[in-house]
Parts: sequence; structure tokens; C-alpha cells
Amino acid sequence: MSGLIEHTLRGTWTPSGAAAAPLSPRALRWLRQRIGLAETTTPAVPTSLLEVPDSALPDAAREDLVAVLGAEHVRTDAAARLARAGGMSYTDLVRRRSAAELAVPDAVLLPADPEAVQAVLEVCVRHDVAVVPFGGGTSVVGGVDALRGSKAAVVALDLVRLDRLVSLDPGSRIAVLQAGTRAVEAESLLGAQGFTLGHFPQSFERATIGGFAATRSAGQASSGYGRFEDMVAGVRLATPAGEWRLGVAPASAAGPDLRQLAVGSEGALGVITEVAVRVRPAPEHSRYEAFVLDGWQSGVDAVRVLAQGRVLADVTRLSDVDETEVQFELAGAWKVSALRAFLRSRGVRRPCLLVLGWDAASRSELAQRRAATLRVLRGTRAVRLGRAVGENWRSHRFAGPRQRDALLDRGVCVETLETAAHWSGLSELRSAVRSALVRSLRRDGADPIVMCHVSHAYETGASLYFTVLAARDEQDPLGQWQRAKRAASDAIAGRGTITHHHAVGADHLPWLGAEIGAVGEAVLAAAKRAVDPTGILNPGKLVGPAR
Ligand SMILES: Cc1cc2nc3c(=O)[nH]c(=O)nc-3n(C[C@H](O)[C@H](O)[C@H](O)COP(=O)(O)OP(=O)(O)OC[C@H]3O[C@@H](n4cnc5c(N)ncnc54)[C@H](O)[C@@H]3O)c2cc1C
Repeated sequence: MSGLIEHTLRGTWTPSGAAAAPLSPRALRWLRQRIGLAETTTPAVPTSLLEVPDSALPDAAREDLVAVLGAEHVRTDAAARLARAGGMSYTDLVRRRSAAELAVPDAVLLPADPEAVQAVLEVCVRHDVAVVPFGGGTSVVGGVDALRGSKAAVVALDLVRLDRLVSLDPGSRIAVLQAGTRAVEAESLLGAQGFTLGHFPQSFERATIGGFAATRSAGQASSGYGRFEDMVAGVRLATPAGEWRLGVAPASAAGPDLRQLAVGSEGALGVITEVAVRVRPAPEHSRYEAFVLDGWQSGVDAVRVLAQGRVLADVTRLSDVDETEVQFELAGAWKVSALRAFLRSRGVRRPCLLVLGWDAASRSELAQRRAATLRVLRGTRAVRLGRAVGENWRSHRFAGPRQRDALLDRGVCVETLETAAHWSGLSELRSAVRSALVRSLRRDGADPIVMCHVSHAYETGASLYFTVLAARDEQDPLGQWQRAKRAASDAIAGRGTITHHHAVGADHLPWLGAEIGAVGEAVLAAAKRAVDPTGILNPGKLVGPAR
């Protein structure tokens, strides 16, 4: 299990940066040849070169905030503000690497409990100061960008001190966690009492419980444990209109489920201070295995059959041909040519890796569930690769963000985006996004690598997660990705959702209307007016207008 990384570290995922997951010379050679990468290194610029404007927080607002929180918890120094300036997307990292302009908050507020959060909102309403709730700061959609909208000042409301397990009801299997509790801490607090949340996104080492709820996050084991919104039994929210508590029973017919307004509210409708989550007994046994399907469509058909047969493994992850190739090549340690020869001997020409992982309370439960999955898989011509490859995936499941640092250092434009669609439109959506990305990132005759996987499957459809590797345009690195992202988002609109689990933030806002319609946008705006009449909460995110 990974350790805790200081959430104020921005610019790289771990303090050691690229050294945490260096690229092997073989992998580097292969990449250079595939995407036309120059032989340069592009290290990050020192933090001292980043520009931090003077704080625009009015003195009167500062005094009132200090009266509520104490002077040490109202930070206006450059280091504290810089540490909450933006999230962890590729463009966030490139901005820091190239000393481009950052949206820096005017102050950082550090309340210790829900009452202090409520009191802070009251002060901010009085002084008309914008508030950006800040959890782990791992947003990849501009969700924590310090946008001020029409306000003269903006503060980052950092929930790091709300880090307690408030209660655990083992009979009902409900734990109440404060919103700033990081996933790693939550797992360890729950684990000490024999429970798990089972939520393991790739940002596990840094993201928080409140952030998961605010963004409708999905973890790698979502097929077994559900998406984060499936885990939320109740929410406590501070809003400018007063405190709001939701979720008194496991199910209710008392009108629409208003918990779902809080879940996915992205800091625009309130600050989540506590989340009641459904927990499960910590598994005693687990097993990861890998299989290979021949070609994307056979892989997708196999995952669909598993989902509709309701025998999905807890982790079910299908990589397309390109992602499988990259995993084989970058893994270095695997004997790639021997593996390819073996697969050819089994008639597999276009390998697509399928990783399956099961968690269970007992050996017999594990055996039963695995047997049920494999029985259905048998009809799909999947070739079994065995446990070593599956366990290798598991041991590297949080390596992606570390490897991204190494790729950034080598001049690679590396970013991800995600969507979802019903089974009937999934392959068309994948082709459309793929073509848009390849077209917009083609440079000097070299195509980018565009990889895709399915990691969240449902009876009615699945998510698609794209990873792009291209030679970075050093003259205009931000524009290069922004154009590609726009092309991909245009290709998604009308075919799938603009986001399956990364949320809307600022970046997806221009495409939200196409998905929820003008009436949907009006409903969101009306909800915002009800809880946040002066519009101080997270301007420019989720509820229009876009920045
Ligand atoms: C390398 C990497 C991998 C990732 N992998 C995944 C993945 O596998 N699955 C996935 O779902 N996501 C993933 N993400 C996206 C991100 O981690 C999730 O959106 C996560 O839920 C954000 O949690 P956080 O605590 O970091 O929130 P932040 O980034 O701090 O905030 C996200 C949004 O929620 C709001 N917010 C935060 N806390 C609160 C609160 N208490 N009350 C109200 N609003 C709040 C913020 O204002 C912002 O709009 C990944 C991101 C990175 C950088």
C-alpha cells in the first residue's frame, strides 16, 4: 500500500519526481522512435521563478477570518498560496515547468471542523470573497483553479485539518469520515477496525474523501465496490444558506434523492465537511490474473458478457492494442518477444490485455467468484496469461502519476481523458476520439500514441480512458494540448458523456450544456442560487458561465 504524500507538493507527484519511476534506456529508445522525440531533457523550473501576485484579500476580510480561525490558519504567504494554485493535470504541471501564469489564491484558509467551515463561509459572504474548496488538489479539470469570477478576491479553503474518523457503525456498515481525510488515511483508519472502503483511484495517495464525493469519483475496483456515489450514505454540507445534512435512511421515496445534488457538486453548491460512507469487511484474500483477447472488439465483447452476466471481477480492466503494446514495452522486465511468440502460437495477433482482480473474505468465496467469472469468460476465447502479469499490474497500480513525471522530464506531452457510453455506441466513440486526438497531435509526420482502456463496466455500457503520448511542442505546450482536448471533447459531445469520473470543473464546462440541455443547466443554476445566492462558491466550475 502506498504512503501519504504531502498535498502541498505541486508540480510533481512525489518529492523525488522523475526519479520515482525512471524510464529504462530501452523504453526511452522505443518512445523516441515511436513518437519522434528529440534527445533533450526538460526539467521543471525552480519554484522561485513562479510569479505570485500580491494578495488582494481586503484587510477587513482578513481580520474577520483571523477572528474565526486564528492568525496561523489564515495564510497569505507566497509559499502557502502557490501550494494551492491549481490541480494536477498535464497543463497544471506544464504551467509550473515553464513558469507560465498561475491562478494563485489570495489566501489559504485552514479550518479545523465543520463549524469553522460554516463560519468561514459567513465571513466570505459578508466580504464577497470567492471560495475554492481544496481537498487533495488532484483535480485534472481545473476544479481547484483559483478563479475569482466577479469577485475581487479568492481564497482556497483547504480541508486538510478535517481528517478524523467521526464514527463507525459496524452493524450498519457505515463510517462517517471528515471531508479532508485522505484516502490512504481513511483506509488505514478503517483497516484498524477490520473494514475497507474499497475506493482505489489512481490518485489514491493524495485525494480526499470530500474530493471523491464532490467529483463522483470512480476507483480501480469500481466493478466490485461501486463508484464513490454508490458508497455515500449521507453528506454534511456547509453552504452560505446554512448547514445541510442529507441521508437518514438506506433508501427513501421522499422526493428526489438530494444527496445526489451534493455528490458531484464540485464545491459550487457547498463545502462537504463530513461524508457517511458504506464500508465493507476488509478482504482476507485477493487474486489478480491476466488474460489476452485478440483485438479490441473481442475484448469489449468479453467485458460486456461478464457485466451482463453479473460476474465482473472487482477489478476489470481491458487495454486496447496500443495500450497493451506500451505496457509490454515500458515494463521492460517482461520477456516481450517470448510473450508475443506465445500469443502468436495461440492465434492472438492483436493482443488486448485483460486484468481481473477479486477480493474476498474467504478462500472459498474467492474460488466461487473467480469460477463464476471464468465460466463466462471461457466462451470468449480469452487466453490466460496467469497470475504474474496480473499481480505485476496490481503492484504498479499507482505508478502512473510517477511515470508521468519521468515522461514530462523527457519532453513528452502525456495526458489522459475519459468518457463513457452505452455498449452499442462504445466502439464508435472510441474511434471518433482516437481519430480526433491523432489528427490534432500529429507533428512533423509523427503520430502520437493514443491508448485506451475500459476500467469501469456496467450492464448497459462502459467507460473509456485515453492516454496520449506525443512529442511536446516546446514553443506552445499548453496550446498543443488544449487544441487536442478541444478536438476530443467535440468528438465526445453527442456520443458519450463529457466525463465519466474526472468531473466538470472549469475545463469541461463548455460541453456540459450539450449533455444536460438548457433545462438541466437552469436547474443547476437555480440550485446554486438557493444555496449560494451571492455566488461565492467555486466560480467558473460546474455552473456557468465558463471562464
Ligand atoms: C494522476 C491522477 C490520477 C487520477 N485518477 C483518478 C481515478 O482513478 N479516478 C477518479 O475518479 N479520479 C482520478 N483523478 C482525479 C481526481 O483525483 C479526483 O477527481 C478526486 O476525486 C479529487 O479529489 P481531491 O481530494 O484531490 O479533490 P480536489 O482536487 O481538491 O478537488 C476536486 C473538486 O472538488 C472540490 N472539492 C474538494 N473537496 C471538497 C469538499 N470537501 N467540499 C466541496 N467541494 C470539494 C474542489 O473545489 C474541486 O472542484 C486522478 C487525478 C490525477 C492527478
